Amino acid sequence: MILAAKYARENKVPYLGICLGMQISVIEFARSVLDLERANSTEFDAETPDPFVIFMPEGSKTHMGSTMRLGCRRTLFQTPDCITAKLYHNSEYVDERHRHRYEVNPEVVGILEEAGLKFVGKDETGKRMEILELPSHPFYVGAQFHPEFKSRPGRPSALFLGTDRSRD
Ligand SMILES: NC(=O)CC[C@H](N)C(=O)O
Repeated sequence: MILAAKYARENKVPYLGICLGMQISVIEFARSVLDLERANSTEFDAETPDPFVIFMPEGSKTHMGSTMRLGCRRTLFQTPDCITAKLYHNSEYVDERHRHRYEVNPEVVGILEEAGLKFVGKDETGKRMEILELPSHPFYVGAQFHPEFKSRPGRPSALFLGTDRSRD
């Protein structure tokens, strides 16, 4: 997955990373662009010196079932000037469903953004990263939520339509 994200990023191939796919794109960016070889998620390396993806602080490792962040949550677009806000009909927010325990470490958002990876969607607290984009790339998008949960055959998610159309 890391190599796929790297290939897509470097070769300007459309990329839509969902949930773990978004987390992977953050790890890949940290390793390749920030040169932090051991950057990782604590899900995969509890000892990583550079934890770019971490267990959500309010979660409990001993009660897995009830600690997952599940269901519909609001994502607020941080700017109207991004691919995903436009795909979601220039809305100021989008409500999508979630299913995860790990998240982008809020403490590393600053260095990622300085290096060009932008978090264009956040939750209502501003601490949880929901959507990322790479403005220097024609279509490189990560979503912490699962657009497939509300997507239907006759009414596909804006993110799937956008990924498809980005190849034209
Ligand atoms: N649904 C997923 O892709 C889960 C990703 C990751 N394992 C998490 O819990 O955050």
